[in-house]
Amino acid sequence: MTALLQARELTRTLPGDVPVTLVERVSLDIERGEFVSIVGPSGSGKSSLLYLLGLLDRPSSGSLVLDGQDTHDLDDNRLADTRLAKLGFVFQFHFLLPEFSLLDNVALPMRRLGRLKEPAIRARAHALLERLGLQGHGHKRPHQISGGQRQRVAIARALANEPLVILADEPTGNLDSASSANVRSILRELCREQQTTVVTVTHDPHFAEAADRVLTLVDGHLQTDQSLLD
Ligand SMILES: Nc1ncnc2c1ncn2[C@@H]1O[C@H](COP(=O)(O)OP(=O)(O)OP(=O)(O)O)[C@@H](O)[C@H]1O
Repeated sequence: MTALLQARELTRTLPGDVPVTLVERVSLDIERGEFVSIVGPSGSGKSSLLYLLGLLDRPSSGSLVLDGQDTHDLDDNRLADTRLAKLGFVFQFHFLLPEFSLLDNVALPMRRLGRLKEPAIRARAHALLERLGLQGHGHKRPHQISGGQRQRVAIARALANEPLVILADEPTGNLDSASSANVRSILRELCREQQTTVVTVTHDPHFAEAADRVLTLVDGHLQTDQSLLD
């Protein structure tokens, strides 16, 4: 079976008088339903690799195939459509829209994708908030809930269009330890129960312990690719 994400010799170099190489010749396959944790020292290129895998940045060379589609062939609009339909993102900062209700924040990606009608969108947004333990909060604004709750809304939003992959960059970087454990177990469950692939970049050692696989980056190179499954 073909892997969901296939990276071959991915390299990202920032041009300039002194070019800076962020990621160098990284090759890896990520399968459906895998929970992958990318670790490594600060500045080793973890976020840069996640941005490439999440189609938020384009490689300088190398190839990336997502769900059988060579992403090199996609222009910027189709790349954005692919991100919206197939990928979900969770960042260290929640990036919820402050003037929107939690329900509307979760509904936004569905409205943009335009596959569902409004009643179905609202019903799904309600169901996602409930699933993330936020039933009864849909009418609130982001500033009216806690940081841990905001991050759960961000996860609900990331799930809105039933993504194949959730990419999370330091998703617990701003949270206390109890909220971190909660977010970690939610992502872990999603992966187990729904076969959603989860790729996280994290300094949190608990994430690596919970992962199926740990990728270690050093100076932009994939140093180790370790499966933690039996
Ligand atoms: N736009 C940029 N211009 C110049 N250098 C950059 C730029 N973006 C990233 N870098 C550098 O590239 C390297 C990789 O950055 P990246 O953020 O991917 O690392 P990281 O492993 O995620 O770091 P951290 O753990 O600190 O978040 C770092 O040395 C960083 O300073």
